[in-house]
Amino acid sequence: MSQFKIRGGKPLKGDIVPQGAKNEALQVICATLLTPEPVTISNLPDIVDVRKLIDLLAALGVKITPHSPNEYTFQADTIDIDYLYTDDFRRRGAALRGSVMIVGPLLARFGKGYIPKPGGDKIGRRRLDTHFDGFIKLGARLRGNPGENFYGVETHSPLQGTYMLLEEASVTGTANILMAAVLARGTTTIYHAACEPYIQQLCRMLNSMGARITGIGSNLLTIEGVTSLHGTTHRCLPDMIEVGSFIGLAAITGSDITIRNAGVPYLGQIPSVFRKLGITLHIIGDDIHIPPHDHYEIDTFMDGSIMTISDAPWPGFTPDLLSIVLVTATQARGSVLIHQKMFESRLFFVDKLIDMGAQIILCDPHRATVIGLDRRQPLRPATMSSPDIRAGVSLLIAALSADGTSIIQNIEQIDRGYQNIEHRLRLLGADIERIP
Ligand SMILES: CC(=O)N[C@H]1[C@@H](OP(=O)(O)OP(=O)(O)OC[C@H]2O[C@@H](n3ccc(=O)[nH]c3=O)[C@H](O)[C@@H]2O)O[C@H](CO)[C@@H](O)[C@@H]1O
Ligand SMILES: C=C(OP(=O)(O)O)C(=O)O
Repeated sequence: MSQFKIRGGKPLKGDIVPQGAKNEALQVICATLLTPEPVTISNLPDIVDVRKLIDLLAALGVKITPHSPNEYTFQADTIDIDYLYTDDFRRRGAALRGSVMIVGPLLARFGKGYIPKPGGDKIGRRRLDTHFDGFIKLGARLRGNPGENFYGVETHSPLQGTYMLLEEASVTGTANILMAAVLARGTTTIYHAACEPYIQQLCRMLNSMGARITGIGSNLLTIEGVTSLHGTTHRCLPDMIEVGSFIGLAAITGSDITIRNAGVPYLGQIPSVFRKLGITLHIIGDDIHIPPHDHYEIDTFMDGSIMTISDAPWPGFTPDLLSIVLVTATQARGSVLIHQKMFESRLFFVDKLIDMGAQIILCDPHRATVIGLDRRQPLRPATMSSPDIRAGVSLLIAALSADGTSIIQNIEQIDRGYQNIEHRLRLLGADIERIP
């Protein structure tokens, strides 16, 4: 397993461009299964999870033409549906979370979709009930063997549009059901749908393929089924989680960084949450300039009580940035309660920050209080292992702020979601190297 060796404690300077969005890429790549015609997608991040999903589609028989590491054409005109019954499929499908979204398109087009229990971050329970409840409402029957962690749906007649109220606004669940419903007969209404920008992007791409989806951007989606979809071209948005990661990195290291082409209209609460930590952000067109911060002071609520930052489904604050907000707060002035409502195992990495000298009380699996050090005491360098993608980047940010040499192990977690991160950070002046 590879490691990062980081000599931290020095400010960085320069411009950085966020990669294409990981979670959008995983959705729109799966959507290419809905048509036999070519679909070209650009601004795909060149990250491990995207490469694994592309390999999975190739194994299913999709013709894949790379134009660059970030642009591919997919043509799903000769799908080998029997591949779903192979051990190779079970192995590849289980390797990432995004693979679950092949089920909806395959069910809609070929009448069957299977998936082994998908991988992704081990950050707590990650149920698939919403996905399968939706497929069943569209007329599919449950198949597979949950005892073997292999789930499936099949139908012998075309899916039938219907009304459904989702139990929770699951992101991948909404994407999956949507991709099944576009080829169903009649009208499907999905209420309590996830509505984050990447779902909106998926809807726009599907409409450009001939689907008829309205209500985009809201939690009430209406889908008039069509009999077939055609090819299209699509460009992924900038990755908002990377944008947030770079804001936190800039503030804690006292750096002068401009995030170019940040996709500002699609960032939702992200700028305001970092401003609550006392961070100055200059938004200039689509760029975000973070000037060097000697200090930054966490706000209180209006009544003077301690700030809480918590996650919620969009348009709430994304859970994927709470670990980064937490690490950034360790060098702020003031205190904040971080409340991770969605996932129950995402905050345990704070032990490593405590070892580095951060003042944090882990109240319970969902909540941690950070008492900012206000740079009176820099974080100490450490050797640590990356437990999940966002905790991994948080540790990387902590290491870049710590005076001295830190080692981060298990960086495969970081590679799942951040494209060539050490090279891009070195261009900002970071002292970071990958050790095999
Ligand atoms: C590949 C991909 O796109 N992954 C993202 C996707 O995962 P994913 O689609 O797997 O996450 P879900 O939206 O299904 O749910 C995340 C967790 O939150 C819980 N939950 C969900 C909705 C809700 O209203 N209340 C609630 O408690 C679910 O039970 C689950 O435990 O969305 C998550 C939530 O933004 C992100 O962290 C993941 O990065
Ligand atoms: C939780 C995440 O990813 P995944 O859903 O792919 O595990 C994430 O991107 O923070």
